[in-house]
Amino acid sequence: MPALAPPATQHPAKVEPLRVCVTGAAGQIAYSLIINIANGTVFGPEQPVILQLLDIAPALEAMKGVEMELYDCALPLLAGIVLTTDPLEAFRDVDYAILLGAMPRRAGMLRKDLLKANVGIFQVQGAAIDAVAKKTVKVVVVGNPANTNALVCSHYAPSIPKANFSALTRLDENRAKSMVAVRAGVAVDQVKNVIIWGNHSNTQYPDVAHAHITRDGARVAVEEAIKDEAYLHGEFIKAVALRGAAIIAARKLSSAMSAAKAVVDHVRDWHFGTRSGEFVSMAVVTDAHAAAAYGIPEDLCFSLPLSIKEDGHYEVVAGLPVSDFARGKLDATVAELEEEKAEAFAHIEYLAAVKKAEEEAKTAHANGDAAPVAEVSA
Ligand SMILES: NC(=O)C1=CN([C@@H]2O[C@H](COP(=O)(O)OP(=O)(O)OC[C@H]3O[C@@H](n4cnc5c(N)ncnc54)[C@H](O)[C@@H]3O)[C@@H](O)[C@H]2O)C=CC1
Ligand SMILES: O=C([O-])CC(=O)C(=O)O
Repeated sequence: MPALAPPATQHPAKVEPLRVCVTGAAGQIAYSLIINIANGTVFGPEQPVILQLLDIAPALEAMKGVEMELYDCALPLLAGIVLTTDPLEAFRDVDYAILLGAMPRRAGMLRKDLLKANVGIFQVQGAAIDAVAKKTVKVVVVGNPANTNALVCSHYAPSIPKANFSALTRLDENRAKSMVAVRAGVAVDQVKNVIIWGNHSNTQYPDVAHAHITRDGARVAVEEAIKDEAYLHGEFIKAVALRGAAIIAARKLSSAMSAAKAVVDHVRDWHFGTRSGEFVSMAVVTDAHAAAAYGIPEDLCFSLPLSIKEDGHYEVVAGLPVSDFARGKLDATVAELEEEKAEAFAHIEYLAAVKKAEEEAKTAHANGDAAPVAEVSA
């Protein structure tokens, strides 16, 4: 579908616009997110943006409604809108790709139950990003199971550095910080350096062992402020990990407003960097450095504490002591991610075999041959 004419900017842009793709643009999270990209909350009040919005054909009308509302917001930083159902158009020349478009879970499901339904999307979109996005593009995967989808996406985009792919665990971090703030009786911005390790799933490890609060101007370790190890090693971890399910039980829909806010935080910090001495959690593709720092196998998409420079390059915060308790938690979430990875690539092979069998049957039909019996097992 051709790009729609961009809205006239209200003053000539002094800064080159950033191109930002949002997939699943007609969905729930997008509805809370897109306005924050277009009004300067994510990239700052001087940075124009061109939004490149992707969804599937049945959602095109709804996406057009979102576009109408964007015009109606009269946003001076919005330098253009592309609406499309074609990934090759959506990802063309983008600086950021925010991948929301995927099936959400419903009550009673685990996020990994979405793997078979969603992983193919990230294979296709990885290949499209590889073909047409800027080689410096930064990719944030939100669609679940987010870590494994991000890993798959990176595999199918071999010309883009692996460090440019991430999955969202900032929502878990925000949840954990809020719970600590309530328990310690401080404002949430006084809670720093809570870490989410591993998978955005029930095996994630929300860790306060290196976190602190600021109270009455003094810095206090969270463990010292809360003084309840049983809570911090039990109920707290469970409450953070199961928060998504609690929201689905209450809303009959998965979290969207808080997910959008977490994407805002994730992308803003990736764009502008983190403050000295502070770190944030993002799931990133592990390399030899992560392996050496925390014994995490290479080539998993694993949430880690990162410090991000102003130019967007990040480093894994190394050297944090890992207790026996923490080691057990890290190993459990590694094991789950390894299982998901194996299942994802096996399913992609299965999908390829089905496609090949279908194509052979079509060719045989066109040639007037008897259709071959396709035997493909899942
Ligand atoms: N990582 C995280 O912290 C969180 C992840 N999520 C996940 O984010 C995803 C999106 O959630 P919602 O916006 O609530 O779902 P939604 O169902 O409201 O919207 C999803 C949108 O994606 C579109 N879509 C489906 N396949 C697509 C494709 N191949 N290309 C482009 N668009 C496609 C759908 O048409 C729909 O408009 C879900 O997988 C959900 O589980 C949700 C909350 C937090
Ligand atoms: O729970 C879900 O399915 C949506 C999600 O990932 C979250 O809220 O953390």
